[in-house]
Amino acid sequence: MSYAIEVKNVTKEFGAKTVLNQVSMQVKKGSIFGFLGRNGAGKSTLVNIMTGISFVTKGSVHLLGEPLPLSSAVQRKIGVMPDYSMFYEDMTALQHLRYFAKLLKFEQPNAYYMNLLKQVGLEDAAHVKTKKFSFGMKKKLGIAQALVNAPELIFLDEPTSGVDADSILGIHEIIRNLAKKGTTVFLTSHNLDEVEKLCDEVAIMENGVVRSQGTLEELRTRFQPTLEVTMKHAQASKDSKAILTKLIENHGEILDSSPEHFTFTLQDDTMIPVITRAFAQMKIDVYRIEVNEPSLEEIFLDVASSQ
Ligand SMILES: Nc1ncnc2c1ncn2[C@@H]1O[C@H](COP(=O)(O)OP(=O)(O)OP(=O)(O)O)[C@@H](O)[C@H]1O
Repeated sequence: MSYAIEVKNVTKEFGAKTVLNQVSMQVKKGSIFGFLGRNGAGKSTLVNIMTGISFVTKGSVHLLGEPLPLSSAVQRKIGVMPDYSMFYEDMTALQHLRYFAKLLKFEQPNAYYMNLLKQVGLEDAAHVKTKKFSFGMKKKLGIAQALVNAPELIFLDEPTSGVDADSILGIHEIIRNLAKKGTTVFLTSHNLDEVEKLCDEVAIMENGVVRSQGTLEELRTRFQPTLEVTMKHAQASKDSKAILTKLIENHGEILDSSPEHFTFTLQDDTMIPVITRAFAQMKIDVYRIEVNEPSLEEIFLDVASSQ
């Protein structure tokens, strides 16, 4: 497996304070990776190490196969969304992109930058000085800046916070398209819905430690060992509850019921066909079976509180 990011046993100390404690993490090439954690968990500290702003106390980091500190050749294959306060106020959006492309030795014709501005929905502001930009516009310009060198790996820090709903959809589209083209996206976000929609894998950090890493499916099985099933059916007879209770004995329990539905837990899905067959024998039509999956928010709260 080739990884875009490999963090091995990274510890970061500020004086006597350990902010990252033996952090290990792997990000697959071409994936959208969500990095989560409460305020102060240590996310920025790790991102700052990966983007060359800070250094590890112990451990190692490889980006695109190369150990830190990166050669300038590999550095040029990486895009970082800047802190929005870093813009040159008297430059227009277009001048800004052209300037950064020049710094990265990736100069292109104007049409290239205009296309980037179009992608982030800033084509009408190409000739406007950034001091006139709203917060949301600065975020979009930050994304365009991170993309200016057509990077293989891009770090996006809260790309949609403070951005209007329409633009959020546009930014999500950009992120998906990047991954489709093979770019690895490392996304730090507090918006768990966004991460759930976009990311292939997530890591949850708490107090300087990675508590959990995996696909959403893996996290769901890890944090919800039992399934919660809701079954909607035709009017049930009085005995059906007793029959269901008997069927799921040793497999789960009934949480809720009405004449037209049962909600119950199961250890796994092997009992579901047994239950639907039993209902068919009782001549009760089953209309719908839903296995209720925990949201990323529930998983996150579960992980964060299980210290
Ligand atoms: N230069 C520093 N010196 C001392 N402590 C620091 C320094 N930088 C960060 N910290 C501490 O490290 C911890 C982690 O901070 P960090 O900014 O990495 O968290 P975060 O997860 O990015 O939080 P947020 O979501 O608020 O951005 C905090 O307790 C912070 O006070």
